[in-house]
Amino acid sequence: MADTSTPNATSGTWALEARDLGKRYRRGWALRDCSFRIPAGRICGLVGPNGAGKSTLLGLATRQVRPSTGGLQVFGVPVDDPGVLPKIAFLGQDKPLFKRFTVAETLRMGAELNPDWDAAAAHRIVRSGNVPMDARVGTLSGGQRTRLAFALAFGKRPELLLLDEPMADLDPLARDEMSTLLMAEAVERGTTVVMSSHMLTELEDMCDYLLVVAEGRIRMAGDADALVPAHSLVTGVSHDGALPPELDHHTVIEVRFLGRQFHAMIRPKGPLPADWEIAEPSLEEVLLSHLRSPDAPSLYTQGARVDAEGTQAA
Ligand SMILES: Nc1ncnc2c1ncn2[C@@H]1O[C@H](COP(=O)(O)OP(=O)(O)OP(=O)(O)O)[C@@H](O)[C@H]1O
Repeated sequence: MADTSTPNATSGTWALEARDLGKRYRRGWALRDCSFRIPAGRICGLVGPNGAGKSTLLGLATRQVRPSTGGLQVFGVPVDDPGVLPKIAFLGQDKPLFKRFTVAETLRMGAELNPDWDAAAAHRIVRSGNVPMDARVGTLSGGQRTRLAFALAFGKRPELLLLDEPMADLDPLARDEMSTLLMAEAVERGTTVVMSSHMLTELEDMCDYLLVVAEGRIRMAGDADALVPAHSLVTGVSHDGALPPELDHHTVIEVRFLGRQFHAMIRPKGPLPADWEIAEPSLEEVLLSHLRSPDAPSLYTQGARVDAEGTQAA
């Protein structure tokens, strides 16, 4: 299992650390009792069904949303400290760009607003997509606008880049291009990325850390390399349509019946019966079964947990 108990050596701290974080709207809790850590330098996938609380969490990390309970630290500093803002960049689904500006004017604006502006990186991102510098933003395609928004975000040289389904409007080719670009830029600079997405294969390809949210609570947090092997897919014979009592010894995430057989996603707590078929699931299979079972017990890898009680460690 990868060691997630110590943060990235270069930064010496956690990129994000939430303690009892909660947000309550008039209709109820959007996010509740969230305690977790994301180490610096990782690419973290934020996963959950519609309405799970992902955008709320990103809103709290970008100070667009004020917490009702608890708090959040960014690189060891409370999120409302003025020193935090220059360290983070946010990119959501709607890219707030000035339509009348040209691409060149947009990049110039980025340079003027950000003291540490990396003009070379911003221009590289735009040029690699053949986006014309003299084109007005309003005339760009969705993919070109997304590329320009990425250039603005990376040009800021953030230590933490927060992305809320930023590639949702892109065709598969453009998605692939943007995710390659994102990974290359993030790896080169050691940028921590937290990215919400509904595209599980994309998350599997890009992310080495995961935060799974359902019904406003953290369901899984930690190193993908540790979370996935904590699960097994087991198949066995069900007698009279009942679950075998041996399943009670393990944490069952999801069970499905097919004819006389049962298929279960479990977290084994000990040896499994010899007559069960056992397979290691993919990340996508683990995520899908958690998305279908929002009440499954939560699971944290060692370093991802912050004073969380009543949870299991991978
Ligand atoms: N400004 C708001 N006022 C009231 N309720 C809100 C507000 N923003 C979000 N909510 C509610 O909080 C809950 C979580 O919403 P949120 O947008 O964080 O979910 P999400 O996981 O990002 O969903 P999706 O995948 O659909 O984007 C939902 O029930 C939503 O209706």
